[in-house]
Amino acid sequence: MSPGSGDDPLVQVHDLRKYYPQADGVLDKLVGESADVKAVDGVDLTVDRGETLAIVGESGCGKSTLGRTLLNLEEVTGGSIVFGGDDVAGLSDREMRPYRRRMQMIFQDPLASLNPRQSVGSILTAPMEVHGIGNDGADRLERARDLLERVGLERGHVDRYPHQFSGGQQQRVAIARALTVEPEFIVADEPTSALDVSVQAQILNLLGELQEELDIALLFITHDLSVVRQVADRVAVMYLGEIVETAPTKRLFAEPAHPYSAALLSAVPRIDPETRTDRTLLTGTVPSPIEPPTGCRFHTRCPAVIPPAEWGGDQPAFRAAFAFRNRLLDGEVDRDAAAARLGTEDAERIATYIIEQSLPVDIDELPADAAEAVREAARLAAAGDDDAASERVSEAFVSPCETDQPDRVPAIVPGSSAADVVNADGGWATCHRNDPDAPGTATIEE
Ligand SMILES: Nc1ncnc2c1ncn2[C@@H]1O[C@H](COP(=O)(O)OP(=O)(O)OP(=O)(O)O)[C@@H](O)[C@H]1O
Repeated sequence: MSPGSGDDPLVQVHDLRKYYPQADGVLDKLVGESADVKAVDGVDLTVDRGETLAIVGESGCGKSTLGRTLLNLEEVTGGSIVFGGDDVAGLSDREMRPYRRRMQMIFQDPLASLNPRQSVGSILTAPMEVHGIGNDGADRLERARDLLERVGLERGHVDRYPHQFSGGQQQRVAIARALTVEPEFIVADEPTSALDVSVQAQILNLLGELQEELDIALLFITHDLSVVRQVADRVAVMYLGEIVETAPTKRLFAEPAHPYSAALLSAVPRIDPETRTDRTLLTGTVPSPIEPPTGCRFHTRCPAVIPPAEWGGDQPAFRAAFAFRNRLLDGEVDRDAAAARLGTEDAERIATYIIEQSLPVDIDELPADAAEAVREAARLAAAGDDDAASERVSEAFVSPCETDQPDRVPAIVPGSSAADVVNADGGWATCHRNDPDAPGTATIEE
């Protein structure tokens, strides 16, 4: 049985949601509307016994919230968390008690997670006491000494206090504390990102050794993809509260199926120049998790956004027109700034400037009707009518990625035909390009 095969699931999450009420939502509450931050929004995930699953994604995409919610440390908004066969979503602290021992968390900042007034001996024996591990105090202290040795510290360190250790040693203590209750599942949230680079590798090695030796399932949260390659059996890529792709680590790095995964990976330095691909710069701002985009949430920034069937040009031209549209819709086109910059109120010159600044290609590269729509929208914007300009581009440039929600389908890696790879490695992606039945995919040219 291979890790991540789904044959031996320890944790199974279905349609998990965690929404936070918006911080400045007082007005919304008064008018009876809720504007929640959809930090985790419909996540399906399985973690097998003994596997390391990495969760990756840009800052703010919901990784930490997912980790905390999975452990029921946050009140779940919706969905289920089946742990060892039981649904634990929504259980009270008391009801969670028998499960707590089986699941642990390791945080980014070890010092903040260790009580500075407690000796390491107390830090390590307290959870054992709570969960009735060990015969008596002496036995628990002996176990604490064993654990310190196991994580690469010294037995005598039980008498020390957290501040007497380096950052890497503190993280070792935090790992030892997680191990005191002999957990089956550990969520490690950026456990090395606060450490010196030289120490990071040691902590990663330690986690890997322990995980293998103790057959622990590890959910490893990180924004650092180079770390992922070292530790993870599988990867789940997260964007705006959703998982957009899961894949065995090796395949993800070789052939990501989702354009967002590909863009993230293209930013990772490669040692082997043969495999180096052009870096895809992600343009556009990350949309708000309060009102995420319709359809595929990544469509506003996607380099592979699909043109509609009637599009008369190629995909790069559509992508450029679509980027122009999104800049207008996001309010990034500022005609007053353009006028000030040019030192003129001449509408035609302002419109030309807006096109130069906001359309990533030369306007002549667009099909004639698209170029006309861009010109008209730019003129409307130059005249100060942003609403009409937005309306013009909204009707002119529509992608199926925006109108249709992509299904979760087996990952099809570029260059393979759908039939060859039907769920060959258990990975999946939510991208219309992966779905032979999706609307608009007929227009894809590779
Ligand atoms: N307690 C909270 N109250 C309100 N909003 C929150 C809370 N915790 C997180 N959020 C919001 O939820 C979204 C996801 O945040 P989260 O910290 O889970 O992302 P992340 O991917 O872990 O980011 P980072 O890598 O920066 O920690 C963000 O928009 C964040 O502002």
